[in-house]
Amino acid sequence: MSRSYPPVSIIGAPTDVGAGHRGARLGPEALRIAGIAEALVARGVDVLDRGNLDGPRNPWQPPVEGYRHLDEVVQWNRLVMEAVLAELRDGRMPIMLGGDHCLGLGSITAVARHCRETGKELRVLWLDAHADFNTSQVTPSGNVHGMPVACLCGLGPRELTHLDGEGPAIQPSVIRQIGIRSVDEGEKRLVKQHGLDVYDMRYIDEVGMRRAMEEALEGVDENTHLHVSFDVDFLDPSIAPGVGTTVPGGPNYREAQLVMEMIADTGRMASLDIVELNPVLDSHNTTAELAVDLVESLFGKSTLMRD
Ligand SMILES: NC(=[NH2+])NCCC[C@H](N)C(=O)O
Ligand SMILES: [Mn+2]
Repeated sequence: MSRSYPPVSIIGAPTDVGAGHRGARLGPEALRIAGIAEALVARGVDVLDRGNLDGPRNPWQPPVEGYRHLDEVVQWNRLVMEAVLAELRDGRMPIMLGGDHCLGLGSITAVARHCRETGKELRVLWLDAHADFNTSQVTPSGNVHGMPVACLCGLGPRELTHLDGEGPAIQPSVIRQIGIRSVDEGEKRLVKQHGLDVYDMRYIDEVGMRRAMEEALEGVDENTHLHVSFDVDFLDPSIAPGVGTTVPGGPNYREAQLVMEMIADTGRMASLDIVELNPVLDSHNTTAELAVDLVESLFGKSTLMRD
């Protein structure tokens, strides 16, 4: 089955200011070297690589009042927000290559705004080992890559919760988190309080990935803008070692491929972030290559014979 896709713009955001390890700043290049653009072109997608955004360097400082590098995080997210919004307004599908997951804030703030402007219903699929719902009060690390979901929902410093000057980008009800298996103590309380829809690994073990994904995608229709936030640490570390915060017990290759195929089947993916790839911790770029392979599935490469 072949489907036509909107033109894609690749945006590199080479930073690790939100992470606890340095190296995610190299993610965009590693994904390019793994052939992300060529893979999309081979699937019939029209691709423009916009190059990399140019933000502040990583000062590598300890947390201040519960946040590491807050100013730099704000600056990078502004750049990402503007770049992503420009592509969406131009009728293109942005693929943001991180960079650490703090950048999901800028990207999804732009996507949410675009949905408000165009009357689309937003659904965010957050593929991750972590809930990324920490605040400065409960974070064990001060790393802002553990906070973007909370900030998007209005919990956090004003510079981040009002990144576009308008107020919190989304309600928790637009998010579905898949693959979750590491949530900090205080973070767990917040996740429950705010009613996030979490498909954790225990649930996936019990009902299977297929049913979990059917539930996560329920209600997606012609008017839905589906945003995929793909944190590479979603994957089991045995197949994806090149990330800063590995957690064992994640989806295997086939489960991950099924996730991507089921997203592709909806035909509604309209923006994508690939974050947390850390080439310094990878082995011969295999994690980047795996990520590219899964992106092919997101763009309709199917293992289904019966179509
Ligand atoms: N996007 C990520 N890799 N997040 C990891 C967060 C780890 C931990 N929960 C923290 O807040 O420090
Ligand atoms: Mn994450």
